[in-house]
Amino acid sequence: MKPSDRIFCALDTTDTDQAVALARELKGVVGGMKLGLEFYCACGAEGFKKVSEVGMPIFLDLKFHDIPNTVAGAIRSVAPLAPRILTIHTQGGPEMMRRAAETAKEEAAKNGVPTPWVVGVTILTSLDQSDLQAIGVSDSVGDQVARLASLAAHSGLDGMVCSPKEISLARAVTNPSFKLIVPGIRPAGSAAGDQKRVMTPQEAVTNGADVLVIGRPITEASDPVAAARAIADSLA
Ligand SMILES: O=c1ccn([C@@H]2O[C@H](COP(=O)(O)O)[C@@H](O)[C@H]2O)c(=O)[nH]1
Repeated sequence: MKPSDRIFCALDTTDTDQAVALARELKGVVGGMKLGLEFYCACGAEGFKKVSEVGMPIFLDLKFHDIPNTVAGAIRSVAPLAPRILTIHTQGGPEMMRRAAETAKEEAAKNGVPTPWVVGVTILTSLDQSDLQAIGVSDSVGDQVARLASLAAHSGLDGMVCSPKEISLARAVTNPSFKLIVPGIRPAGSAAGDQKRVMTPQEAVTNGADVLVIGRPITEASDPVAAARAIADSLA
């Protein structure tokens, strides 16, 4: 695997044509594309298929968070799209995570497509300690991420989403094949925006990130391809 294959670019847009154009430009520069709530709510499965036709792995980041039966149904609905990675929230609990992982396997077999990695979002990278306290979580961000990491691994998930700051803590409670998907990536000098727990791409990879999720530092650059290339080069 080339270091740049670890980079998935977040295409947070409501415009399918724009997403397809950027995916074409970034093909070969980064490893895949991430389509999330903004894109999917506007462009739906048809938009997903158009980006997928560009021929790169797609991370479908819809962060399912509901009761087990509903999450299983949502996974059945998106399974024919054959995403490489699919997100759910670990805070949906162990039964929901087990059902999600089982359903993804069953549906991939039925559709004759590879099973996606089902990965659990732990604590969003836009939250810090005071935000956790505001929602009644008195543990530290690190302790809470480690607890959810262990729960996700024991519930059959393939990996988890955490900030670069918790990579070592997550690794300590999971086995090496458990995938660590890491947003909150900011090259030196980039605006953090709404992200509160950030590191540079190089630091995140050195700490052990499997996948780097990077949006605005690429998509909002005056030259997105050059920005992506500079990030990829920093990992080499
Ligand atoms: O904890 C999380 C989970 C998901 N995300 C998503 O990653 C990208 C990050 O985009 P940037 O522009 O690089 O901030 C975005 O699509 C989020 O939905 C996250 O940031 N944090």
